[in-house]
Amino acid sequence: MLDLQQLGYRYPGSPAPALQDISLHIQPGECIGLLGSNGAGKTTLLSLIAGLIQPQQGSLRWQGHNAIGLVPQSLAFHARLRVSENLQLFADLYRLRGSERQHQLEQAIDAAQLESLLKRTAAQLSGGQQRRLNFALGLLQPAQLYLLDEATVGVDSANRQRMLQAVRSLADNGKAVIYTSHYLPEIEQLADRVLLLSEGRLLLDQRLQEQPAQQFSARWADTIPQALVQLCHDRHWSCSQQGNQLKLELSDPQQLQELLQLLASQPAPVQLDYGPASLEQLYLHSSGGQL
Ligand SMILES: Nc1ncnc2c1ncn2[C@@H]1O[C@H](COP(=O)(O)OP(=O)(O)OP(=O)(O)O)[C@@H](O)[C@H]1O
Repeated sequence: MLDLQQLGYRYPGSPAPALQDISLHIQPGECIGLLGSNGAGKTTLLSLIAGLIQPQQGSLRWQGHNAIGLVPQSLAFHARLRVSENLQLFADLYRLRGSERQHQLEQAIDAAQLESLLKRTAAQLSGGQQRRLNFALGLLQPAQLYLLDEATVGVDSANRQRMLQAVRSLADNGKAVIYTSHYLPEIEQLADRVLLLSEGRLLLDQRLQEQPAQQFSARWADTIPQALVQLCHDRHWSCSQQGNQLKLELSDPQQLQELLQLLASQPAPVQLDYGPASLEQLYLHSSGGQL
């Protein structure tokens, strides 16, 4: 759908590039979480994709139609107009007509839960309600790719869940989504692929289902059974011990089988966890501890 090849961008007068050497391919139906600390280049990347700024290096190629729905980080609506008037204005802007117009309006109002706010002017809305209006206006546009820049900042958790559901269903209906947030659980819930930017470079591009490592962790009431420590040592598995807790990264199902076999003959742990490494662990590991 969209190919970025060695994209680079430096703001005029800025000493360092905001983005360099960014290559990626975006496919229909992908929900991509875009992570990075403040100033990492997330908004710049979305602006390049949206065509708001032009790349100075590299190329950006669309296959097919390049219709984009944008939910910008800075609120973009008319403060003096009512919520309903803003929605109608943007529907005009996107040239929506007839049943498509009706459908898009209903969906956007529902996704942002705006029914009870339609008559208020945008200026009269709270911060979180304004964020929801901003979200609805971006979703209103029929598009192949949606770019959402910190779309849920300041929104309460019930409304945020509704918004995340709406974003997820865009991807489930074959639209591509790029979603930035500093809130990792949100990305973990939503995204099937994660990009991590650091100082303008793409540090990580990972599908979440393909995370290779599984995290095994067990804690005992008194001490870690020596036989277990010995097994890790003999097999050269890298494990870490903290007090009565043992943590291991497993890359092979066979390892888990061996571990469990041994565990069955040892004192039972008081706590046992096994599962994919969390996004937070992955993020901390890739970014060298920067959140
Ligand atoms: N209009 C501008 N003029 C000059 N430099 C800019 C401009 N906008 C952004 N930058 C710089 O480009 C770099 C990337 O900024 P960008 O806004 O893309 O980061 P971000 O990852 O979106 O950050 P945040 O999480 O704070 O929103 C930063 O160093 C920033 O200072």
